[in-house]
Amino acid sequence: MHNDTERVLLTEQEIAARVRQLGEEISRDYAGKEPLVVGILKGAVIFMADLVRCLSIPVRMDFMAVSSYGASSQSSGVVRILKDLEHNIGGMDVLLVEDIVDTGLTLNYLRENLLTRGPASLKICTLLDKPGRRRVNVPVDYNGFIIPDEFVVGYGLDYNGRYRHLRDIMILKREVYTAKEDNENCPADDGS
Ligand SMILES: O=P(O)(O)OC[C@H]1O[C@H](OP(=O)(O)OP(=O)(O)O)[C@H](O)[C@@H]1O
Ligand code: HPA
Ligand SMILES: [Mg+2]
Repeated sequence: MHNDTERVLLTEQEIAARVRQLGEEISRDYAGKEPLVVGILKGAVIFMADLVRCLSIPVRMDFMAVSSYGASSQSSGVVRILKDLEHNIGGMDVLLVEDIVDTGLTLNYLRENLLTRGPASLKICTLLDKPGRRRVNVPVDYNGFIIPDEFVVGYGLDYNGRYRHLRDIMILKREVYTAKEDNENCPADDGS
């Protein structure tokens, strides 16, 4: 276990088993179709890489990059598109793949944005759902795990760009982010 983490929430093995189940369910639902699987960078990249290899249907892949957390454990509330899709999704079956739905602001923004482009269908798959901090409701079609209101890292999830490579999903020690964020919220002591 990493020093900055409190405890393991989901082991590599638990994640792999659930990703396999999700893959089977998605393959059944999309039988006869060839959906465009859209991963949301960077958090979803590891989940998406595992998920598409558990599918028994053909898919195409594309990515969008958005950011709302920056270097914080709190959403800024403003979602920015850093990279858009390369596909024109008009008439396509689109499956959005996310690592986590927390406040719901990111997925809500993406869903509304993608719906204006006229896909044949749009479904959402998230590995983690943290309902305790939801600010806007988003319909999720496939959900891996419901998790408690803790800041988690690993398996693609980061804090300030770190910990994404960890194989398990772990709860980050509060002191790792509170010390830093408390400092940043303090008024500067030089009077400026
Ligand atoms: O439901 P929400 O409160 O909006 O939070 C979920 C989003 O926040 C994280 O992304 P982040 O903006 O940190 O970018 P990243 O994927 O590059 O880490 C995470 O990967 C989700 O995309
Ligand atoms: O718990 C989290 N961990 C990492 N990134 C996140 N983005 C929203 N919630 C989280
Ligand atoms: Mg992040």
